[in-house]
Amino acid sequence: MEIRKVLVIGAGQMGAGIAQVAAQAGLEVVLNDLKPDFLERGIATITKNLSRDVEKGRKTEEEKAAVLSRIKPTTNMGDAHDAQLAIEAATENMEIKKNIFRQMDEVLPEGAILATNTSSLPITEIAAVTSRPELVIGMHFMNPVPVMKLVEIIRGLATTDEVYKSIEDLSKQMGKVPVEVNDFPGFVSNRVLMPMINEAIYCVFEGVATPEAVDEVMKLGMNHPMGPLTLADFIGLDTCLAIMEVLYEGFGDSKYRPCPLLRKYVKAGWLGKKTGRGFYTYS
Ligand SMILES: CC(=O)CC(=O)SCCNC(=O)CCNC(=O)[C@H](O)C(C)(C)COP(=O)(O)OP(=O)(O)OC[C@H]1O[C@@H](n2cnc3c(N)ncnc32)[C@H](O)[C@@H]1OP(=O)(O)O
Ligand SMILES: NC(=O)C1=CN([C@@H]2O[C@H](COP(=O)(O)OP(=O)(O)OC[C@H]3O[C@@H](n4cnc5c(N)ncnc54)[C@H](OP(=O)(O)O)[C@@H]3O)[C@@H](O)[C@H]2O)C=CC1
Repeated sequence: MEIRKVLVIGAGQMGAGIAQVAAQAGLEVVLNDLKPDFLERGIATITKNLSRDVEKGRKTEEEKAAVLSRIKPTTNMGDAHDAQLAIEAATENMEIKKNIFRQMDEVLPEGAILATNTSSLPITEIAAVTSRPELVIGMHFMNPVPVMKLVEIIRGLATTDEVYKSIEDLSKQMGKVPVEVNDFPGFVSNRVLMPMINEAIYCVFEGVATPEAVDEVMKLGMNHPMGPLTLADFIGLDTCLAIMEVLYEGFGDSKYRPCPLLRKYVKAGWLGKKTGRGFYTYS
């Protein structure tokens, strides 16, 4: 099946990025969020990224306008009634995702693929709330989406080979490198990354070092492009905590217990860059 029109749910940092790369790949995009101001924020981010591409000579003004014209922001999911694919990128919470998948299952036509950009939640459990689990798949982009090459693709128990192949081909069409992994908590990316970030938070919590010192060690000592606490702020501390909870519950192993300082920051509303404060402050 040729994918020409895609519904993207959630216009946050991931949804906006996914909408941008899908439109750049020539797809018609319906971008859905709960409130018009979230949609406006998402479109503003995409416009800023495209303007940077024009300034750097990577795109013309006409190409920028063409990409933007392919993205339709809407609070009405029904606008995607004729889409061949949906990619859900809402908050990392199982109940929210299940509700969205129930709705998408009603709105999208028979045969349409339902993908989730979840960082850690079981694809099989999400698929089970739909009438088409064989058409449900994990399509996990990395942040920032326009820059990062990887898409981790995760099959649910019932996902067909044909659906896998469609998503693999589409990832390549979007300029990404797909890697297949199995459906286990956190997949590969966050099973490896998030315990490192959690451990970095423990270093601050236990007074081993300041956030700045922890980040310098990992940047200068291990050649990481960002220190783990800067990266945690960039991902969003709510998302980091949600992923640690999934690992902790999913494996039942105490090595995945979320650091109390991470919980405290999330309770305080210090969610990182997106709220202006996390381990660092942002203007
Ligand atoms: C949680 C999950 O489930 C999975 C995840 O996504 S985990 C997070 C994975 N991501 C990472 O680990 C990112 C680690 N950080 C990096 O790779 C780099 O710091 C970075 C690419 C974000 C920025 O790179 P940098 O060299 O430090 O800064 P900078 O020179 O400003 O940016 C490099 C390029 O990326 C672009 N860029 C940076 N941030 C961007 C953003 N948020 N959106 C779009 N483009 C961005 C810049 O425009 C720049 O491109 P050009 O110079 O070609 O125009
Ligand atoms: N941050 C990251 O680095 C990465 C995140 N992910 C995953 O991507 C997903 C989104 O994360 P991210 O973009 O960072 O999160 P954000 O908080 O930036 O964005 C989530 C967006 O989804 C909206 N939303 C929540 N519920 C619904 C709903 N029912 N219908 C439509 N929109 C809804 C939110 O609105 P509101 O603000 O009202 O809640 C918000 O605008 C998560 O599953 C996350 O785990 C994957 C890879 C990397």
